[in-house]
Amino acid sequence: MEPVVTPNMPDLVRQQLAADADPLVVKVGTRCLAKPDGSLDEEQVLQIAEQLVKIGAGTTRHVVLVSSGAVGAGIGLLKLTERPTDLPSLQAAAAIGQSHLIEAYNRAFQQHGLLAAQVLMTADDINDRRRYLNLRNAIRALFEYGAIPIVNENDTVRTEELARTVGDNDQLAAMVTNALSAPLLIILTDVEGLYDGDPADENSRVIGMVESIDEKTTGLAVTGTKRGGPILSKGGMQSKLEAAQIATHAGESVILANGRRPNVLVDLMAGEPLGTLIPGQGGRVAERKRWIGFAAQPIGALTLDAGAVRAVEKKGKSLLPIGVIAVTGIFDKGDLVSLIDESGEELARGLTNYDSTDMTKILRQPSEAIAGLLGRSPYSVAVHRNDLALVRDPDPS
Ligand SMILES: Nc1ncnc2c1ncn2[C@@H]1O[C@H](COP(=O)(O)OP(=O)(O)O)[C@@H](O)[C@H]1O
Ligand SMILES: N[C@@H](CCC(=O)OP(=O)(O)O)C(=O)O
Repeated sequence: MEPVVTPNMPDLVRQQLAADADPLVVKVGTRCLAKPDGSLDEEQVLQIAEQLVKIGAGTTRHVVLVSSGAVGAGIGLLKLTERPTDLPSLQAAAAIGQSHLIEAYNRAFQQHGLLAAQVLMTADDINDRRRYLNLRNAIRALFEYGAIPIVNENDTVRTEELARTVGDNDQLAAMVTNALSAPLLIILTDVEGLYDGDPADENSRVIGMVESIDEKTTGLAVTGTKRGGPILSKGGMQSKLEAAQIATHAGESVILANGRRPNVLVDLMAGEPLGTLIPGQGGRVAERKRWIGFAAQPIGALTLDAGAVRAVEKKGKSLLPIGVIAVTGIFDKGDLVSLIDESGEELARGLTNYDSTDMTKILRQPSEAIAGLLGRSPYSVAVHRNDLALVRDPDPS
């Protein structure tokens, strides 16, 4: 089997990546910001802010900071002995912790004459294209003012039971990276990067570069690491790899590194081979297709026969109704749907030209039959190529 482990990249490549990293997105995990008792490690906040200033945040480089730590800080302030499990208590802890967290960042950036800006987001802000674009514009306006956007999920209004949560801040950071077409996302946690085993084992080694994330890579994320479970944090290494997939599929690069290592951001921006680099896959994906493929959530699915899968995935064609063999879910015209193959694997996402009722009537039918079946034929294709984004790694065969 091909090894996923490769030696560190030449520094020149890292240096180029760092030089191109404008805007730069930096995500800081709870483990990087919390003291063992959960309380906010203000010294860490100062360190992160100082490094961001050193690498040009707010002056010569546009930087977005995605910061976790609200729930952890809230737990610390409330002196709770463990992370609450029910949603209202978690939301309350987040609300208490977030104000403390942003105050700490404000104080830290003010020392350097810079303004911090709180940006709280929910999944709906990403799903709805207008809100998504507005958010992007607001962040760009903050750049113009030389302020540092500090993003976190708006935990207090999220409704996990309705599955309208972003997931965690790793994924949120990847979505922000894609929305801004930021060439580099740095994810900081409390370990040096992705290890080839449990980071608590002394034989485990940091992987310098992961060429592309496959099952073998995701299999490296240990859930029951001997370092202790995620008491304050949420994502874990698995979610960092999922986030890296979102960003690298859009063509942006990701580095996983240790936020507690002194000067880590400064050193990374000097091209030092720290942490794990996951380079962008293929060319950079067009902005609209990033939203279709990796930001918004599909609300239904179309199953494609093998010919349609080939046409969409290999030949760059639109999806015709004749290649659709099943419709799942209830959706309207213009909604985002998953395109799945007969084994149920998702290969693409796209905006449908027909609602689920009409799609059910025209599936497996040639486009010329649409008028007879529906009494009108506004579109010959089910999903147009321009409204479609591929989401899985192409099969090399
Ligand atoms: N293969 C691995 N390599 C590195 N870290 C791993 C691996 N598997 C699991 N982990 C765990 O992932 C943790 C980081 O994820 P997480 O708890 O979400 O941190 P954060 O709160 O900083 O986002 C590390 O502390 C480490 O224990
Ligand atoms: N919004 C939550 C972050 C949850 C989360 O993703 O945590 P982490 O895995 O530490 O990045 C908070 O601020 O505590």
